[in-house]
Amino acid sequence: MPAFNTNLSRLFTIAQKPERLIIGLMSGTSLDGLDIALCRFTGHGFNTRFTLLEFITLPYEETFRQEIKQVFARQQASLEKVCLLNAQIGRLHASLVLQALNQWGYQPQQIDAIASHGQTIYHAPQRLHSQADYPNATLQIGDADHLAVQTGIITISDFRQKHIAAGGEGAPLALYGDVLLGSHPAENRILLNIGGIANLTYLPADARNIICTDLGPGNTLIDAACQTYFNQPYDDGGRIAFSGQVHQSLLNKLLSHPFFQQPAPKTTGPELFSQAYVEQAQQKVNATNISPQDLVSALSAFTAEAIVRFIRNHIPAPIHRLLLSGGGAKNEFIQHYLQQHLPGIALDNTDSIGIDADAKEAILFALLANEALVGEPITIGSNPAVLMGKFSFPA
Ligand SMILES: Nc1ncnc2c1ncn2[C@@H]1O[C@H](COP(=O)(O)OP(=O)(O)OP(=O)(O)O)[C@@H](O)[C@H]1O
Ligand SMILES: CC(=O)N[C@H]1[C@@H]2OC[C@@H](O2)[C@@H](O)[C@@H]1O[C@H](C)C(=O)O
Repeated sequence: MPAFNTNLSRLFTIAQKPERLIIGLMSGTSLDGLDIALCRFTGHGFNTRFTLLEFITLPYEETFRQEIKQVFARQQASLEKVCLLNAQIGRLHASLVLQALNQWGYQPQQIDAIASHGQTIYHAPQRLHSQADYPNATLQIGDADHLAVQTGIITISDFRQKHIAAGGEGAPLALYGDVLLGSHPAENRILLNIGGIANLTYLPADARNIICTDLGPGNTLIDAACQTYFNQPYDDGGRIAFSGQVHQSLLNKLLSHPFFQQPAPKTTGPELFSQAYVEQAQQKVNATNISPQDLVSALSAFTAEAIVRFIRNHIPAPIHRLLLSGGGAKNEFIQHYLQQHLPGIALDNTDSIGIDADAKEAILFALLANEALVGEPITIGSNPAVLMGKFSFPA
């Protein structure tokens, strides 16, 4: 009998099971915490069926958030800090998974795999770095070997690199989950996720010309203003935005970035839509002295108007339903703005089609891991048709 790595036979066994329990992990650009979704999958590809068994967001401590911010989206950062955080985040995520399992009454041995997104610390598509000799690039840290060793669960991670290797920008990977779980043969739908960054997937009923792209900022700029001026982590319900007036010339300046004219699909991040970007815009239109309330209104209108313009200018067919997800779906100022400026489109959230709006991105990574275990590459227009993710084993 030739020597055989038993990890491979473990994978083989999991792939042959009629159903798989997979934990999806997402830690997004808002740096609010780790989203943990326990899903049961049967099938794969267009035959995927999933049930969300449990979901929790375990918040990061403020000191940890500050640690990440030392390297997050910064052109200059300590390489030592990146190195230490790579191990530290892996270890922290492992302990948060164990905590969630314990809370839910599951043993690690019951789980087939963890799907770990990691923490994006820099996202640099060519459109951002503009260096012709360098490809699209993105970096997620929180090494999955720590997760695998500490939990004893096979962990699949680092999904974005294969997408880039196959010609993409490493995002939005929502495309694959949205097409498999969110399409409907009789409805033109838009799935709109408002996290730190906003993105959408346009799913026409005939499944032709699907579009999946980032749109611009989601909550990151609003959050930063709330933290600076109101000592609040975010604008709960959009209340601060409602209390201010939108400064129209600031809004127009914010919307004047060439990113908004570039063709989709495209990606972005807080590297571009940062506090520095907002301050420069304020200076250019003499709006440095506007009230904090007016600033939050302008930033909320910025997020909403960028979404409205993309839908008006680039979505060809009439939309039956616009389905929201992500933390920004709870911002009523943004919801109200979308409703007012996109008359005739019914607004709802993704819960109405069976996808928990808070858990959606964590479910996406669980689904990508299910594909990595048992799927095959899916062709959706000219998007990369690849299986994504790297395998880490407990031993
Ligand atoms: N009740 C609420 N009212 C308004 N905004 C809210 C509310 N709850 C959450 N949010 C916003 O949602 C954000 C978190 O959203 P989410 O977890 O979807 O982002 P993320 O996964 O970090 O982002 P991304 O996917 O873009 O990287 C918070 O930072 C906050 O701005
Ligand atoms: C590089 C990166 O982490 N991008 C995130 C971010 O958060 C939202 C938006 O920007 C999206 O492009 C992506 O995440 C989701 C899960 C995606 O890939 O679909």
